[in-house]
Amino acid sequence: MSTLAPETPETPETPGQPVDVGRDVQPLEVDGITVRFGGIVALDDVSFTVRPGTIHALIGPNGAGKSTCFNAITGIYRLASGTIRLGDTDLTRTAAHKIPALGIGRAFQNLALVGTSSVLDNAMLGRYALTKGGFVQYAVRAPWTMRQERRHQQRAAEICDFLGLSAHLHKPAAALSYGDQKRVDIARALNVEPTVLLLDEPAAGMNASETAEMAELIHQIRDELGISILLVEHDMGLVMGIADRVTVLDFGRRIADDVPAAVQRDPEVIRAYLGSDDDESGRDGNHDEGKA
Ligand SMILES: Nc1ncnc2c1ncn2[C@@H]1O[C@H](COP(=O)(O)OP(=O)(O)OP(=O)(O)O)[C@@H](O)[C@H]1O
Repeated sequence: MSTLAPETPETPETPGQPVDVGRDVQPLEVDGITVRFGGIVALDDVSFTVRPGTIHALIGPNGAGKSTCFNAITGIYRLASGTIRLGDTDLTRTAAHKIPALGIGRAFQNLALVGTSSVLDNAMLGRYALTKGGFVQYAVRAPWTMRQERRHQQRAAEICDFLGLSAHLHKPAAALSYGDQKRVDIARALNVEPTVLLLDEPAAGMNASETAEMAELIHQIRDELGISILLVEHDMGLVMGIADRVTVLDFGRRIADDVPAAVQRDPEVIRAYLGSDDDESGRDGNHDEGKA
């Protein structure tokens, strides 16, 4: 894995702390959001703020509302109430297809890759939100579109290099190991040039050493690129090891929002994860989260 300069100048950083990379990284503010599916309240008046340069984990038992929250932030689901802002921009008033270009990148648990396309072409998928010019300019190969394409390809290759993928650039994505395919999906998300990166279960399906490498990569993305991270992850060892702050959901409600050590001690969080004898929800705990 090599170093990658952010697109703007970097300033000194304090490892493990929010970093200032000299560009305008704004808070992502989720403010009192409610999402309903018919009679199901998937999110009930949920609020939290991802502060610039932090790794913020969003955790909770199965069905707690984590994916719904990601889909609300990326404009896929409509809110019944509440707002989501990136700095001064109200994302809830922005069409879903315009949200990546505002600086929100998203890597998926079920990788959003085209297996037959090269690693570089998959990474380039993230850059189309930043590409100017329409079908006609590209069809006639206008010189400025060709220059733009080269510039984007160069930057996409740099991002792949940063993620340790330079040896695989021209291979079909499907030919890579699962761990490397995860990196390609993160490369696609980083090619949006986000200020906030949403990571959906990046360690799912990984063994302990792959998970440790993923933790290091998440740190590097935050520390070297100054990108804030919103992380959904069931691996509590990973979450408690790298998160600056943790928001806990249960049945669509926020039950905790604090630093990892405080969340781990919180009785309501412990109850949500372990269940209790008087739990009449019918949920049999959740309990693929114990991986540590
Ligand atoms: N498109 C949908 N239509 C109807 N109900 C939905 C839809 N998406 C989510 N839900 C419901 O909303 C609730 C929250 O689901 P969500 O997928 O957000 O939970 P989660 O915390 O991501 O769970 P997991 O950890 O299992 O992925 C659940 O009751 C789920 O069944």
